[in-house]
Amino acid sequence: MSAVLKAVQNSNTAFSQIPIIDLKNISDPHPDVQQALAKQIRDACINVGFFYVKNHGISEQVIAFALESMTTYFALPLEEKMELDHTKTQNFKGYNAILSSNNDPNGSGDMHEGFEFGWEVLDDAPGVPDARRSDDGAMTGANVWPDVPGFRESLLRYYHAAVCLGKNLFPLFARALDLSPDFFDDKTRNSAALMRVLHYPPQTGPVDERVIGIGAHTDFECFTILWQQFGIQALQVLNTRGEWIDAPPIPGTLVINLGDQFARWTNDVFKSTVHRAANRSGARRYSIPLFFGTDYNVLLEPIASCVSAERPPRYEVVTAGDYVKRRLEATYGYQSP
Ligand SMILES: O=C(O)CCC(=O)C(=O)O
Ligand SMILES: [Fe+2]
Repeated sequence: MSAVLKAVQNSNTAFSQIPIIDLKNISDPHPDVQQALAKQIRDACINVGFFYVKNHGISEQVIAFALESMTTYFALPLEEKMELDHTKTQNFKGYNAILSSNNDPNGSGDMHEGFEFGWEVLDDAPGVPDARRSDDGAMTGANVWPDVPGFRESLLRYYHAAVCLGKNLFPLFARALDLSPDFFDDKTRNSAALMRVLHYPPQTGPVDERVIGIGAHTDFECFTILWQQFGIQALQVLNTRGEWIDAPPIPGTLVINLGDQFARWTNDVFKSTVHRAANRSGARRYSIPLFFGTDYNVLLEPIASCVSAERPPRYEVVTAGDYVKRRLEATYGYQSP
């Protein structure tokens, strides 16, 4: 039996808190350092599906500019935001209004508004030219931007910083699965990462449990890098005892949570854990999830170390792009143009 599957046998998924992993040594090439980090990541992925990272490398200034821009944007009149409504654009890019998404199939709509975009070169920081940008298959589609000074730049700056963090995490996930650290390199060249900025208006007084900030759901991609506003407890994570565990914002950290692409790819060894958020604080809440997937043309075939006679493959094999598109259509209840 693989070491990964042995770790699954000894797992404990009735967690009562979410681990914090310090990435300060992430660039230290010593194999012992990398193995120690990978071990922490393996435990978190098998037992919880969520962890915080500190020393994650995204500067407070980059976060502050992004927050300022999104606050300005969401304060615009609804008609102006609706000009870029996602039903008018390609593949879910643009604005989604309050109650236009429904993440929990038993819910009646999510009490948040958002703005979504994907990979794009930032003019003064071109990043790595990506020859395969045209190869996004089902998910091809350019970004759209509102006419808010600095919005595009500050959000793309955050985006590229978060994509850089995501790329640095893949070798650790690979080690955690007993794979070569470069296993994901040729599958993550395209940065198939969608970023969303979210605004949750406060919900006070009696609340309809079917209409909370974001209903109970799992994410679609490999993992999500989530910044959440300090001082407001809203996010909760479901353990296997059926208890909702708070995931409060912790200054200096980001939340990393695994999504369904990883669950499929690892035959459920990595947990894609159900979570939800409700803003009962009385103040506006903002958050920034960046959903980091593999290139959209990658087939999500079960990884060998996660399959055994006792644990046969659990999922049909699909491409990452088709899978994400299907899930987005279910969330937004429509077929994109
Ligand atoms: O806003 C949050 O804290 C959670 C957002 C989330 O779960 C999502 O967008 O998938
Ligand atoms: Fe989520």
